[in-house]
Amino acid sequence: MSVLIVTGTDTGIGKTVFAAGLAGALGAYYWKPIQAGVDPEGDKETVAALSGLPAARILPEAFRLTTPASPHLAARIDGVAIGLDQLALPQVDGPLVVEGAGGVLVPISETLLMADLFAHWGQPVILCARTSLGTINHSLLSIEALRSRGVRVAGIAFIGEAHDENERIIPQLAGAPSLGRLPHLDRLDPAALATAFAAHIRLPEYFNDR
Ligand SMILES: Nc1ncnc2c1ncn2[C@@H]1O[C@H](COP(=O)(O)OP(=O)(O)OP(=O)(O)O)[C@@H](O)[C@H]1O
Ligand SMILES: C[C@H](N)[C@H](N)CCCCCC(=O)O
Ligand SMILES: [Mg+2]
Repeated sequence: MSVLIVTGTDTGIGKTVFAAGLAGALGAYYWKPIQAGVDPEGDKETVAALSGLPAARILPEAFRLTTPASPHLAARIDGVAIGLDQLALPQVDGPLVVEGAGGVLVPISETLLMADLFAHWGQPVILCARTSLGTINHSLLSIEALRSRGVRVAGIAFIGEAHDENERIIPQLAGAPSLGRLPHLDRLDPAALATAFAAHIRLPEYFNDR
């Protein structure tokens, strides 16, 4: 089974939209292990609506927490304890796209961060990064934090308006490939996302073979 983890430099950066495009393009399964905040919907409902994938490809969360907050806090509010034991990767008969919650150093408990979970799984990560001012620092910090835990950065996916210099310097300094840039889409539906994803995102060959 092949797994790609989608993370980001921050919450609200566009991970879910990118993951929907990626899972749709690969015909993959999608899993959001820890959902914090479900009003008006969780990320798996968004992916179900945007990816064009059949419902069976959208897996249930391991934790579906009510509060839109850091997972460690949302879990405490709901009276549950998040641990690695409950976060085994689902076994599926195809590629699996996994979306993190927030950025890479977001806590899921008093002692575990999202990046620790990625390291535990031992699977490659795609970092979603905005293109606008401030992204160089956030992107390089995120990549450093991932690598310091032994997590492989398979690529950087930019999201937003074109910024040639940021899109050049971040992959160069990080020594990680750019997968391209998903522009802001005025209309978000499965056809528009699939078209934009195919036009703007370059998936390395090995992604398709995975
Ligand atoms: N390429 C895009 N075009 C248009 N809107 C977008 C795009 N990417 C993200 N958005 C919008 O930006 C908002 C945040 O995006 P998204 O939910 O994908 O972020 P996220 O990184 O998954 O956040 P979270 O940390 O909550 O999982 C959403 O309203 C989404 O529809
Ligand atoms: C609520 C939000 N949409 C995500 N589900 C969780 C984001 C956690 C961010 C924590 C932080 O970095 O301060
Ligand atoms: Mg999301």
